Amino acid sequence: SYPLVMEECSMDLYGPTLTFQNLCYCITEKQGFFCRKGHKKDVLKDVSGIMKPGMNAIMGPTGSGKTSLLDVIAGRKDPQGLCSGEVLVDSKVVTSDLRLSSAYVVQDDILMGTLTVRENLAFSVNLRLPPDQFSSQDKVFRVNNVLEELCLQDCADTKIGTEFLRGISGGERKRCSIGMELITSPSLLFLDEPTTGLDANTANSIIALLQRLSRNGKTIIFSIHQPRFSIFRQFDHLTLMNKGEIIYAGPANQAVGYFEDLGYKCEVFNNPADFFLDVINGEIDPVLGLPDAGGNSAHVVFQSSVNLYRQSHFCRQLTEQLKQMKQAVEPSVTAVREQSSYATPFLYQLRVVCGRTVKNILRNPQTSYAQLILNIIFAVLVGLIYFQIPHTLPEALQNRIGAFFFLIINMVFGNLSAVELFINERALFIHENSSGYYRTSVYFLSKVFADLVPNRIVPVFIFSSIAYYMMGLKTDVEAFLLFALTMSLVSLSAVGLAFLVSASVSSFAMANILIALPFVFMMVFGGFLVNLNSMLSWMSWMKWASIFRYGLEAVTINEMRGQVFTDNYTVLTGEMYLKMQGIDYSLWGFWQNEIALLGIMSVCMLLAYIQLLRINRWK
Ligand SMILES: Nc1ncnc2c1ncn2[C@@H]1O[C@H](COP(=O)(O)OP(=O)(O)OP(=O)(O)O)[C@@H](O)[C@H]1O
Repeated sequence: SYPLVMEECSMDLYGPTLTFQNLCYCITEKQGFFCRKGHKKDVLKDVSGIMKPGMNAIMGPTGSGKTSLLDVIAGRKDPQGLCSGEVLVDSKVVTSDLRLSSAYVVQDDILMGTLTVRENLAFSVNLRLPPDQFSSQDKVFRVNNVLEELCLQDCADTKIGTEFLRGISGGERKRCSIGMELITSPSLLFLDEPTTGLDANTANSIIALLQRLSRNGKTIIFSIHQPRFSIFRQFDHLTLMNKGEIIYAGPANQAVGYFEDLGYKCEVFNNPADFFLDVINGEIDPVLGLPDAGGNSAHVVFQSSVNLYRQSHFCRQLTEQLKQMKQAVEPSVTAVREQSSYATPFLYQLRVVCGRTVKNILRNPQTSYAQLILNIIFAVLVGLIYFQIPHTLPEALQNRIGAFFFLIINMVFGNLSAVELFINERALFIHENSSGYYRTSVYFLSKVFADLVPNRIVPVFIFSSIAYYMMGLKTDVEAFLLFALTMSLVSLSAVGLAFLVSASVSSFAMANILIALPFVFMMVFGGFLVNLNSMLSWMSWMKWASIFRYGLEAVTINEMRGQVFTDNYTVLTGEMYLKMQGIDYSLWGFWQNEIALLGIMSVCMLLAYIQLLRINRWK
């Protein structure tokens, strides 16, 4: 039978020890769209363990709860689902400081595709090490060190790659993802299925790398799916899970012996990892017969394995160790969830994140080019249709108002592309924000500034210049500047609304539906398609939220004031026309429209920021 002393090769290494006791985690599965209550599903059932410095693997069939266990102990899973149990690191309740000194490598590599491997690593090191303690040289040294350690020198200056741009290979991506976390030298590293989707050799080299790191005193905890033997033999500690319960937790090299003592025979050439799964799935019959099982159907085997593990000396010893450790817990430390703190100050983060966003736009300039070209084509088109509008009635009025309506439609609908802003990089933002790279406000400001200047303000100004002079509107510079300002504010308010939608949903389809609806309503209540005074009173309030109405009124006042239009018999001043339309053409009458547009933009931006803060970061 197995030895009584649970000596693991990593016992004498110095590094953090993670313990978890009686973890029960359940999720509520909602049934149907309107159903508020759903049935509860136990994902983890009374799970306890100790993870020491070294290689700690969590294995089990799919759906057994490996990732859930990893997420709960790494503090990534929604704490609302935690029914009982606690996680301690070195007998202390996990706080934000501990969270900063640990790192989590997610399963699907989340990296900025337009940046090179080196730039991605530099981004991580710049944001996650305090600038007052680490000089630029230190950071460059760390990046080079990680590149060397992960054998990434050959592709260090190659871009990661996007769906349109072929970049580095899958194995290199995975190593880069690990490098993003290793760069801060965390003593506690969590990895979710680090070998999934990789070829055998790459998988082997990644596990060998992790093992090398673990020998330097790091506690490496990872979930893994059926590793081959050369990988399995590098594990120090193994946790085998099935249906949310532990069926073995102990030294990896004693696991085969444990199951053989229960009567299961592992063939000479069989891979232990395959053997465990066969045992769990009830595909191997026990040679001796299970001590307390009446048959070997999968359910009976599962129940028996759980019970047998609970009765084993591994479990008893674990309970004993946990009891001793619990007595050492500092009584003053209470389990409060702290706000995550950041390694770098706000302005420093803003500089680094803005730098990356600008680099990303410069390397992926299609959207900016398309926006600019679209605006130029549209300006020339409007200019040709309404070329040099005369001052004779009735064309003078009809063409001017028609042109303004056309321009404002273009300003509003031409900015639909802004809905992609927060949807595109949602996964990247969630990962980086919850890993403590930067504050939500920093990300929001960097995205907004980097989008507004090249994609909105510059194209609108070019658009206004071309259209204004081709249409032959008022010739003085002040009128042109006020026209350009109004166009920019109309555009920015529409962009604000698009940002709000973008921050609120995670799919383009949903965003398109949500953005089209208010735009169409605003157009109807713009004052051009329907006389607002004749509208049903209970609907008329909508005109106060119409970007079209404010924009249309502002450009009309700006153009009509001081103009004289004539036909053979009549003379009509711009002011008379404005009065007939019920438009207040005083100075305040003009500026109140600009202020309203500014207000719509600010409120939408603020709500977009609040929506970003509300995004669920839990797994
Ligand atoms: N947030 C959640 N919402 C719904 N179900 C969940 C959630 N988290 C976990 N589960 C359920 O808990 C069970 C365990 O999931 P988990 O992802 O931990 O399994 P796993 O062992 O990692 O599986 P795999 O190897 O396939 O990734 C699954 O049945 C899963 O559907």
